[in-house]
Amino acid sequence: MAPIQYIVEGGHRLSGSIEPSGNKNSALPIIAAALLTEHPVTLQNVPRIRDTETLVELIRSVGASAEWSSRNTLVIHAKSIRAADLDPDLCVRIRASILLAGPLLARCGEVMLPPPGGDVIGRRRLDTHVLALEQLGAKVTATDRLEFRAPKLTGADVFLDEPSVTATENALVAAVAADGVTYLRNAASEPHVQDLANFLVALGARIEGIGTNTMVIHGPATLGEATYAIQPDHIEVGSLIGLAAVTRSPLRIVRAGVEHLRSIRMGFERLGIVCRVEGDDLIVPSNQTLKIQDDFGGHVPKLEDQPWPAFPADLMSIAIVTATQCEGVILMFEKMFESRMFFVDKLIAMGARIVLCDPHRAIIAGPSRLRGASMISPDIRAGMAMLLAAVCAEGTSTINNADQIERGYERIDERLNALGAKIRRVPERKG
Ligand SMILES: CC(=O)N[C@H]1[C@@H](OP(=O)(O)OP(=O)(O)OC[C@H]2O[C@@H](n3ccc(=O)[nH]c3=O)[C@H](O)[C@@H]2O)O[C@H](CO)[C@@H](O)[C@@H]1O
Ligand SMILES: C=C(OP(=O)(O)O)C(=O)O
Repeated sequence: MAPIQYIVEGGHRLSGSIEPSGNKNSALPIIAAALLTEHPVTLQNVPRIRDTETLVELIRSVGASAEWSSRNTLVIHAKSIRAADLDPDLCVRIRASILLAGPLLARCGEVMLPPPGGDVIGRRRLDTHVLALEQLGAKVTATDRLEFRAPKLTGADVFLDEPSVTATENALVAAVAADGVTYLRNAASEPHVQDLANFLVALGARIEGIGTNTMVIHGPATLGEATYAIQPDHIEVGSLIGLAAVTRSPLRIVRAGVEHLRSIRMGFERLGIVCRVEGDDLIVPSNQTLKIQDDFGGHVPKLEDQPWPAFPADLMSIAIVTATQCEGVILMFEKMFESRMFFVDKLIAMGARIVLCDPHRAIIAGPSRLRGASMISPDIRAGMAMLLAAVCAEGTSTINNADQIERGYERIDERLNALGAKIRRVPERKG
């Protein structure tokens, strides 16, 4: 497949309404979890992005049928599946291939998983997955692939060594099929973890504590069929808030899922960007102060990511670009990933005033005028952050490897062009 390039003419104001796609990080575990039931599952509001398409190929390869009945509706029927060897080339394309471990183990008693891929944003450990599935009764062998075997899964009192999102999801799915009660402690509680849990409940699972750090799962559940709509992507909403702010544009983000936006709105408020809620829509007015809020006593403020419900790691790159357009100084502290901040080099070349203190911390002094540049998108969120920078910069920018952006954001060029952006995708889209 030819690499994708975005050619962006910066400096245009945007306006209008935009609806976020369904949450990528919900859709992935939910598509994988659809393998748990022998009955058909209809998933609505599925983002039609590279990651979901790849996972669909993977579930087909183990015998499930998966058909798109409309652009964003996916019908999956895993009547009978086999723990076939998964294609390493597909697995390495996405981090979410690891999410097949829980469902395949539960359904087939074994799974051989080639190494997963995903964003190259630092070391991505799998230890928590192993820890959780072992405690539910799996024997794990690690060679050039991970092999999980469990003729029988048994409920257990599991304490995760860290609130890993995908490990929580794997453990949750396995616990639904396990015999007896499982306590999942120190669990991640991100909106996508909640979405998965609600989907499992719709299938017939009994789960208490959804949205908290301790879930209690009563297994084994008798699962049926379900129709389930994926919730809006809060990370996309955050990306759109940043986009509106850096282009000083009024935007209405419709059906934004406002109940999950508190920490995100708080983070942007620290940058002097205040949004308004109207029903389930989020309004980003154009008359923002874009003034970084000092801490009491005039001290330099800090924006840091943490597990949910705090400010999400996947919005740090967006927040960094946004801060370059705000007046004042702020420390950005990315606690989770070691390589996510390296893309700031490009922003510096565009004219941003940023000191990268170490792999986890950057100081941003704004505002600065950005100039168009040629860049390569290293991961989904840095790619989207570069797109924000390009849209607000003077002149033309080229973003190479925009494939990364399209792993996570559906038809983002078209949707932003509808708001007034000037993004040309090379090659042009077909259909
Ligand atoms: C498919 C999917 O859903 N991917 C998301 C998922 O990845 P994923 O599930 O792979 O990420 P994890 O939650 O396992 O952890 C991400 C990183 O953060 C570190 N860590 C985690 C918890 C903690 O309390 N302290 C800490 O330092 C881990 O060691 C790891 O290096 O969650 C990440 C963290 O929200 C997101 O960036 C990814 O978009
Ligand atoms: C890091 C991300 O994705 P993945 O875990 O799939 O690489 C992301 O969604 O920002």
